Amino acid sequence: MIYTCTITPSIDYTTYLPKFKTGKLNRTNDVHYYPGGKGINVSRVLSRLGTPNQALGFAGGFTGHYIEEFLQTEGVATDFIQTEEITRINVKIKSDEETELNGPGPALNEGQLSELAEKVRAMEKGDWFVLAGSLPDSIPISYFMELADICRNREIRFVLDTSGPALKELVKAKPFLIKPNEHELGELFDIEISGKQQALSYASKLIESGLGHVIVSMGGEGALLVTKDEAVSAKAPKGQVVNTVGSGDSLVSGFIASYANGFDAIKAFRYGVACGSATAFRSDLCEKQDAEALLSQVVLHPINKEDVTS
Ligand SMILES: Nc1ncnc2c1ncn2[C@@H]1O[C@H](COP(=O)(O)OP(=O)(O)O)[C@@H](O)[C@H]1O
Ligand SMILES: O=P(O)(O)OC[C@H]1O[C@](O)(COP(=O)(O)O)[C@@H](O)[C@@H]1O
Repeated sequence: MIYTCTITPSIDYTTYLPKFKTGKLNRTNDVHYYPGGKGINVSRVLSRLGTPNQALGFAGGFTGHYIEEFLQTEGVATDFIQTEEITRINVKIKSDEETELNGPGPALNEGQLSELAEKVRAMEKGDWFVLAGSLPDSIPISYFMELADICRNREIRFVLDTSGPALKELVKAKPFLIKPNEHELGELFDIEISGKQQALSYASKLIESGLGHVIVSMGGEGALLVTKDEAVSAKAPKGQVVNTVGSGDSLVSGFIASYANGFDAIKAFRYGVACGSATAFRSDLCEKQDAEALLSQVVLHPINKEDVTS
């Protein structure tokens, strides 16, 4: 079974307007309330790809209730631990630029944290544990290290998609897969990454330290996959960008769905990039047919440190 875990879910209040002016009254007319948070997005796309999974994490209040109902209506299995706090609402303003306001995560008590750890302990060899999204500063990193240890001891595939100091610490647990974007990869090394050449060399350092797969996503430029044996670059398909929120999560879903169905890492990566772009080209997350229609446009190139130029 594939389990996703979103410690900090959200409702993504997504609204479109031609020109967003800060410091002014802006009126919008196209509004969507999507369940969000990285693990939840991974679950939604996995389900759309026909891959069974369960969404774990924490949710509470009327927003938490909305998210659970929405997911269940879509056929996504959920097993959230309830919080007293209301789950956050993240604001996504789609205008000539994309502006995002992401709220903080919930304060969680020891009981709630042990409940999640129990769920991870109950997982079995061959399962996947996808820990995705921001991790509140109030929870010590040692707690997540413990979850990663449980995964290692039980041969559960640990996938990590987070950012900031948590990512820096948790890469030491040598996840099966991480998917930083260029900026997040840079944060890991306290530098600014620009271009595939530099991304490749830093992703390679992570692989040398023992990680299984590193995918560096680079928005409209595509992505890189680096493993112990190979490194490939994918160009993203071209299209009309509508909403890139969830593109990274869709890439992760496409990779996992394909790999879990027996495809190798390169094919899984290609499928993931198609899913990421298919999401960027629509308001909500991609559907299977959108991703598959783009697959032939995802061009892969093997790369090495010498021949990547941009
Ligand atoms: N403007 C775009 N055009 C085409 N594909 C895109 C675009 N933005 C994102 N994507 C696709 O989604 C993937 C993930 O996007 P990215 O923005 O790097 O992730 P994140 O949302 O995690 O920052 C990219 O690798 C690419 O396949
Ligand atoms: O947990 P964080 O880092 O605040 O991110 C949460 C946000 O990320 C998203 O999951 C989108 O992530 P990506 O665009 O990176 O795929 C939104 O749904 C959500 O609002």
